[in-house]
Amino acid sequence: MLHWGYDEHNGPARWKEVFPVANGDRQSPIDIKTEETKYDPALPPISPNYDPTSAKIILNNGHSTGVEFDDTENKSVLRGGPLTGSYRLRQIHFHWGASDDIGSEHAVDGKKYAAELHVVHWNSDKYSTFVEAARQRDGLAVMAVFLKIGESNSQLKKITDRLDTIRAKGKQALFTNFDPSCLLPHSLDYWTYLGSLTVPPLLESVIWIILREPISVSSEQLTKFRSLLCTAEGEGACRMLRNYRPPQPLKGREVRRN
Ligand SMILES: C[C@@H](CNC(=O)c1ccc(S(N)(=O)=O)cc1)Cn1ccc2ccccc21
Ligand SMILES: [Zn+2]
Repeated sequence: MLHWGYDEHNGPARWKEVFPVANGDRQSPIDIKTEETKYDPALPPISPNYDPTSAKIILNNGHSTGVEFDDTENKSVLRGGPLTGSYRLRQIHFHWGASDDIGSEHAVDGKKYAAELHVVHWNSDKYSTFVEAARQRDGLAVMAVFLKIGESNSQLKKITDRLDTIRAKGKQALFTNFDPSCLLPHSLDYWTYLGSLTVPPLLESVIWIILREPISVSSEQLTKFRSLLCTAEGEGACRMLRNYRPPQPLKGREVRRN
């Protein structure tokens, strides 16, 4: 396999050939069977505190698109929920599918949403860099938000309106004065479980916090994601039609809810 992706020849079914942890005991995403989740009264609310001046750039990395934040100091952090201490905001990105009926990575009772937002943080209390934290069992915290087909999302528009300026892989543009809290639903109720990155190197270092209430996205906005290219300028254009990994075995893990 030349380089991992989401096509037949380099997609999720073949990642294990290069990243054997793909068959590990705490892989993500998962299908959340709501009847089997365990209510935990000791789980406090999650508490995101983001400074809009942390936002730096919007980019296309060839596998997804998202916004990168300045994580050189504790300006934007996530606390509470299942987390011990504060986790520093690093980046947000999206996963979607070739059609509106699929696209999310996590599923709820077998149901997939049209897309999924990931808000990525790292444990800056215990570790000094993201890359160091990414190798630790409690190193990362990713908050996931489901995107449901419906009304156009005016907050998401700040991102989808910029996608035509970063169509090719490797393109980026200035993107500041943005607080990702504007993409969160009204309710911060969540499920939480221990898992992994959903893309190679599939490191098993993520505390997942999945918000139960989806936000809306319009079909037109999703079409803009699918018009991104997974190839650089000058290379044969290949469109980023899908970038989701299917649900992985739970292997005895518990999914708690607040
Ligand atoms: C983490 C990788 C970079 N990947 C990510 O930052 C990342 C973040 C979130 C998700 S998701 N979809 O689960 O929210 C996926 C990927 C760097 N890197 C590459 C090799 C490598 C080795 C050790 C440490 C870091 C390393
Ligand atoms: Zn992701």
